[in-house]
Amino acid sequence: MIHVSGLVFDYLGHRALHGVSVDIPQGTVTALVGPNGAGKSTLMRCMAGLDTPLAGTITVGGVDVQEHPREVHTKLGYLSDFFGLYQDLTVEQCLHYAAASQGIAESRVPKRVKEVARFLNLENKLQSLASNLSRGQRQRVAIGQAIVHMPQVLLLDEPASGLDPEARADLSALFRNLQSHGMTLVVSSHILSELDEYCTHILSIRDGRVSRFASLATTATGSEGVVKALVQVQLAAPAPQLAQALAAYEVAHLDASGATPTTVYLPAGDLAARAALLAKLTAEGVPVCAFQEVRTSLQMSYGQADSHHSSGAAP
Ligand SMILES: Nc1ncnc2c1ncn2[C@@H]1O[C@H](COP(=O)(O)OP(=O)(O)OP(=O)(O)O)[C@@H](O)[C@H]1O
Repeated sequence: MIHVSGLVFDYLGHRALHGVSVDIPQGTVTALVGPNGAGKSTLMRCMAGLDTPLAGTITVGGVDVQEHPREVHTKLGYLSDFFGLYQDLTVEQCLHYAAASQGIAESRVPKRVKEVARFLNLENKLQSLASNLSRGQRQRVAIGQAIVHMPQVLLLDEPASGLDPEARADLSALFRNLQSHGMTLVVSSHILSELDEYCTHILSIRDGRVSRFASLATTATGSEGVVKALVQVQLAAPAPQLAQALAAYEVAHLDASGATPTTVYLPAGDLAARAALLAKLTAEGVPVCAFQEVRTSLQMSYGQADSHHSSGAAP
């Protein structure tokens, strides 16, 4: 969905990105991580078409960001690490303004503003001035502005900074919800445990270079090009009916005795498919005692990126 190739970006006298290349698949949530000054914000700004690289290309949904920035902006939402809201506007006016500036027809704007406010749980704040909102509410309005035109891609630079644990949890739930609607998200943060809750991929940047891009789920790409995640099913007791219950599924490992977990491939990020599988197993009387996606923790994956980095730096 986002294709970056050989991206080089220079600030005056300083090279921030040294030939970054990465392919971010549709429907994924990528944690963009790396130390301060690694180049994360610069990469996001280039993806959003706000900064012009010295060399390389970026396409979003097949459209070249530099050649057709306006077309890309219809497909993309971006939340900067230092976003601003117009303090004298109400939440409704902020969302209305964003919708209008994204070219949504005036007649459709009020409906869309209501939908976004409902989605972000801001309905009872529509008449509040932006200046009177809490940090978490302001963050939600800013995200609302970024998604008002229903983009396919959402880039969020440090969206959770300054939020309390409850607001962070709300934000995690929101990101999972956006992903379940098919959106592709790239989220930068320094808090790995928080990204771990909802990210499917890690993109680690160090000194302006990609040190790791990997899926956190144990995935495979099927013949139709669909990225699949591996789901582990643990039985509490033997289940002779298991093979029959899974007849319509792509099974990686089947053990009806329950001695080892059975593993099944499902479309990555498709929570409905996961729920349907669990419902099917339960309906067939399969005694499921644990059911989860097989994944590597972000911390572990980031550690691997670090060890690659140190081994790469060794003489
Ligand atoms: N406007 C600028 N002018 C000159 N250099 C800049 C500018 N903005 C960033 N840089 C430099 O480019 C490099 C990458 O910065 P960038 O903001 O992309 O890093 P980052 O990974 O987002 O960092 P952080 O985690 O601290 O937000 C850094 O070395 C930074 O000092």
